[in-house]
Amino acid sequence: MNVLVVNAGSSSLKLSVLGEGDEVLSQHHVERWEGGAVELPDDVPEVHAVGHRVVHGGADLTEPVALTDRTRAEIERLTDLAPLHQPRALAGIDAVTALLPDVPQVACFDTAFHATLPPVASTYPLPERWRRRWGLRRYGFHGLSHAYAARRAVDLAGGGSRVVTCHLGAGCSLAAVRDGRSVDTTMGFTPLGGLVMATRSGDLDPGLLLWLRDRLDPEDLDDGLEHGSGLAGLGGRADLRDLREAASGGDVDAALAIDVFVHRLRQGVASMVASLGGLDLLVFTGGIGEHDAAVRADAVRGLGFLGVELDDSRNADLDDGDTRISTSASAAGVFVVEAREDVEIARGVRRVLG
Ligand SMILES: Nc1ncnc2c1ncn2[C@@H]1O[C@H](COP(=O)(O)OP(=O)(O)O)[C@@H](O)[C@H]1O
Ligand SMILES: CC(=O)OP(=O)(O)O
Ligand SMILES: [Mg+2]
Repeated sequence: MNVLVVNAGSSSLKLSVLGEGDEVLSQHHVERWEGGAVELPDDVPEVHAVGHRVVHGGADLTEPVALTDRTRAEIERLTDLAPLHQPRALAGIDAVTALLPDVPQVACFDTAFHATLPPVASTYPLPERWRRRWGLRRYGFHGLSHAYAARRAVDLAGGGSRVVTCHLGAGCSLAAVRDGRSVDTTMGFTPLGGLVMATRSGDLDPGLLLWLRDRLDPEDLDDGLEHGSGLAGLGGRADLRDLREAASGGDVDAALAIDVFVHRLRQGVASMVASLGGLDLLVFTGGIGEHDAAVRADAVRGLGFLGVELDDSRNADLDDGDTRISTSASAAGVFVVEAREDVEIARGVRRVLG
């Protein structure tokens, strides 16, 4: 079965066709994607099924589902919980429906992997009546990437029960994975929480939001938190490559942006380790996780108290492919794994369609 995978992220659109054994038959990436209509390239091989990455599945969509008018409507209803992402997934679904009306489609959810969070990790200390009325809870995101990266690292290491996965792309999140199940994560009710991201703030003091609420129009507050914060808010550039270049030219704001990013990352990893009661494997994935050796080195250097130790030359010169970057003396294995949400999605499609 050839599966077309549509991964509409906040900064990129990734289309791939996976054949038997997840062989990549075709690939088409749009970086710095602004959203809008999704166009399929003309040279796509024959496709028997389509899988979409959908960021929010809410409380009910915790497994991949066949797309029907009803499941599409459920996805659309969750738009206000992921306003940056959900419309992009819907654009992908609608484009495929128009172009390949007879091909079955399946939606796979970023939230699904985190459906196993224990109440202690998913419950917000908010009034009971609010939680009951709106189902307020930590959902967590990037689950397709975390699930794949954790499994891949365990395969490469030949075992490991307590795994922390770092998905560092445009959106960034961490997951604490025990025996293949997510038990904690940094993102929350929406993909705005947790780590510092390209343009999103991550966690803030809620009192700061109340203070801003009294001074800004609601649209400006939304826009500032979603599009004007994070690396862009600190260093004027959303892309870490641009920040590195500016910082090396002496731009102190760009340098501080990177330092704040790494500081929060290191804190976040330690908090995931605390949720797991220890660490067997630490995994980096996503555009930053895969390509920025200094982020990995700086984050891990600050975690020396956990006994984690990088092999500097392995970290600096990654051969092609997924690899271990820790020393043999390191208390936990550290790995870099290519983000393959497409493989995880194709797996979900095959499971649903048999
Ligand atoms: N060579 C690189 N060095 C440092 N950062 C990089 C590099 N390549 C990509 N990135 C970072 O990765 C981000 C994109 O990550 P990616 O996972 O591809 O995005 P998305 O979250 O849209 O899937 C970019 O915004 C940039 O900050
Ligand atoms: C959930 C999320 O933040 O996704 P992305 O990294 O694609 O923006
Ligand atoms: Mg991504």
